[in-house]
Amino acid sequence: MLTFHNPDHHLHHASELKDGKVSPCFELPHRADTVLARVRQVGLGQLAIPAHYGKERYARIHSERYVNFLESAWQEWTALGHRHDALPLVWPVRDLRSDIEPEHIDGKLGFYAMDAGVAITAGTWQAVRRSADTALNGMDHLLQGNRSAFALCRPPGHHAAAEYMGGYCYLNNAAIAAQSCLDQGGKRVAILDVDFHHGNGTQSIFYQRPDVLFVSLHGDPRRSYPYFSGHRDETGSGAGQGFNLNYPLPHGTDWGSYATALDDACKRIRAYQPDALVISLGVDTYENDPISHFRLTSHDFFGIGAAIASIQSPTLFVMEGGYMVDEIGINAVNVLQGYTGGV
Ligand SMILES: NCCCNCCCCCC(O)(O)C(F)(F)F
Ligand SMILES: [Zn+2]
Repeated sequence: MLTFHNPDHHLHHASELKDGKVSPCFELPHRADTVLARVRQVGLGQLAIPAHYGKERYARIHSERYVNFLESAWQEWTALGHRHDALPLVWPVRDLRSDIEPEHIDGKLGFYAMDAGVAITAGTWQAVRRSADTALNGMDHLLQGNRSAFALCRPPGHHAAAEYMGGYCYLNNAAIAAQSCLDQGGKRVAILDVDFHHGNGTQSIFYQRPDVLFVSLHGDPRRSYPYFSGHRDETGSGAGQGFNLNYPLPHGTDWGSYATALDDACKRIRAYQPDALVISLGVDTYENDPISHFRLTSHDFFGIGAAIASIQSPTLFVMEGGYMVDEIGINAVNVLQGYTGGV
């Protein structure tokens, strides 16, 4: 399996507002380095640096003004004399207005964010666009007739919606890759999100569309971030009704119950007969993950890969979360080896 990776991810090392304090973001550069080292160590396959893609590719999923905001935010922030990370301080919640884009950067930061887990730094724009390029090149690799690819994306993407960032995510790498498949002749794409946290951004982007089936297994939002999406009754709307499937699972979920949900999800995806399958691969479902609450063992990740292989579609794995940095490489690559062993 070919791995695309993005060395520019080191340009993004942000802070986050967590538990009432501004602290170094859990989404550390070392995460991607550890996964890459494991890919090399097991000899998973060739490595490649992605080609550069234009902003118009990101704007197939995100609004043009949001993409332009990501590109210009740091410059607008430092024009005020700031040298530290940019963080939002006010959001258009409930009956506050969001039909008018503020001109001041403080207003824009909240207008384009769902939470304070998305600081903007000097290198953020370059890092996030190269992360999206990684997923785009992975999808191109599939469209050239290959069965699978691994897009080692950092920063992650599945919390980012058309016009907002959140939860360490800025551009939705998996959604951008799925759209690229459809733009190049694909009729149906399935996205399976196995990160512990619900992919609210991916759900939002495709919620009214039947050409992308979104399926997610995640911590029950009544007790798990992002708290405000991911319930079972969110099944799509309009033409997209029935093309959104959520499997919220309780804290303490182990392989037994996880595998039951995963098997059902894979059956639904097989029935959809996608031209391509995109996996939002978060491994924060790991029992020792510091910010999550499932109890999968490293061995269980082989089973996730084998279940995905049973769908028998060309498959792009897109890296999302996972914070137990020592084991993140083992767990992510176990999924990939479970897949290649199962195909
Ligand atoms: N007490 C809970 C604090 C939660 N803080 C934010 C968690 C963000 C999770 C991000 C992720 O793992 O879903 C991604 F894949 F996007 F990286
Ligand atoms: Zn996560």
